[in-house]
Amino acid sequence: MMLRAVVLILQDSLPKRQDTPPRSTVVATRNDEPMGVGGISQQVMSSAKTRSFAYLTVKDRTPQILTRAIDTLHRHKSEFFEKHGERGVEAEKKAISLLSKLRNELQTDKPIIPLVEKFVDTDIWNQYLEHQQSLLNESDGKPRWFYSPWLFVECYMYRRIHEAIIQSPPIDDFDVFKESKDQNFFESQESIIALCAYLQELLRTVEDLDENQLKNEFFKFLQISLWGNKCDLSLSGGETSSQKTSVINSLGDLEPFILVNDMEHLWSLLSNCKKRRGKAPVIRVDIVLDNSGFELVTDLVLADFLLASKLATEIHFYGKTIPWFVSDTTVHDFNWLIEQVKRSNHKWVSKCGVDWENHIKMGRWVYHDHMFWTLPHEFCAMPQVAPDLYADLQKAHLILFKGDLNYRKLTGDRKWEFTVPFHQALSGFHPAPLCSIRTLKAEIQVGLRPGQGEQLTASEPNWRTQGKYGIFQFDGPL
Ligand SMILES: O=P(O)(O)OC[C@H]1O[C@](O)(CO)[C@@H](O)[C@@H]1O
Ligand SMILES: [Mn+2]
Repeated sequence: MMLRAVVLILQDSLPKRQDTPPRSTVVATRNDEPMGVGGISQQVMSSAKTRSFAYLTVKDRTPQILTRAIDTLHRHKSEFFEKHGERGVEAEKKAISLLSKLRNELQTDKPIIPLVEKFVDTDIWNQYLEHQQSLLNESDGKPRWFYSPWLFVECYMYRRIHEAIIQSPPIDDFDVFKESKDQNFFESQESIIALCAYLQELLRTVEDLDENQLKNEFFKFLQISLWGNKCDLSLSGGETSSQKTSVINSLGDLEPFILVNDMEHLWSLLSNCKKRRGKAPVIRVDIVLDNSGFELVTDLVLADFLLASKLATEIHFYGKTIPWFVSDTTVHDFNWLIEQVKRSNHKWVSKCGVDWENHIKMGRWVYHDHMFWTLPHEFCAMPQVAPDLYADLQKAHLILFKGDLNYRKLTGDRKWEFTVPFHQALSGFHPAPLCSIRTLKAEIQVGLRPGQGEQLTASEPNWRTQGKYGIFQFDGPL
């Protein structure tokens, strides 16, 4: 009875809406932003439509993530006390109250307010917010949670979580998602053992493989990394989403679910680089990482294979500077995971850890941080917003973008037709040949064959949002 009353109050406080919300044009059309090559200005995804995946994410999944973050802080209370005494407990209370306020703003569709705490990216965020506001044509128009571009709102929420934490010293370096990321790693042990054992076995004979065998192995590691992307924690509202069965044995069964498969392009590109290596000794592959835990292991295994097969000589990784979309990799996660792998009591797993640490020491693996990855901007804005990062990416022979969020930022999260070429949807973002490796967890998808998307919609209405399908989508000269 009591619970029902609470639910009713909550529902009442939610904005009432129809399928087409009253603020008709809202912020979905951004005529001042880069257009597609055909001169088409595309609408961006927003949560204004009640049946959209974006709406359900903002309404259900994000409050759930905030509630979990609050709960995590609660559970660490005694740890904060042991570490910092009373000040730690006070800080925990403050962080919780800031997060509760944030949850309330979201659930009651309050205006999106500027960030207040000084941090490296605060001004850029607030400028972006002003820009969103300038796009509203109503006189009192303020961007709101349910009427703003979905990509912006979601990124903003994670940035506000970070603000709540940095406003609460001495616990200002606490990662509210760390526990769930670590849990994902521990729960995926069996799969991790199988992967590491497979890699180590292969490394012993890799020199003797002929072209075809090498290509087959390359395709296997790519697919392992693709399906590793199923394991993100933001889609499951922060609930555990680990890999309990061995992916290697399922690759054949999963192949029909790859909707765009440009693996051949990746092979041509890298094997040609390898053949020409006399001329340019460095072959650099950049990996824009997504989730920590099992997915990160699949990416590191791929990176190790690229070096061993000489398809690359240097791998550059890019992670997030702050906790992001629950499971995304920060430098702490990256180092923690390699340390755990090294300490494993399984001999092939620990051998991987030792090798990986060595790659880092020797400069064959390089980890980069850049705040751009946790800004709300789509990637075509990178040359203006983060020219240094763009210049860095230009040095790569190939850039692999892992995961769904990166795909949304590559394509601007716009409502492109399914058949629009990927090159066009990138809206001028071409730092180097690039490939998105992503399982579909958001409504956007481009570069499909005519009728392919419609057919899937007819047979499986949710094909775009459940992580069941995947793509290797390449753009660039070969
Ligand atoms: O970890 P990934 O693959 O980037 O997925 C992030 C998830 O977050 C979302 O933005 C939804 O919250 C989806 O796009 C996707 O489900
Ligand atoms: Mn992620």
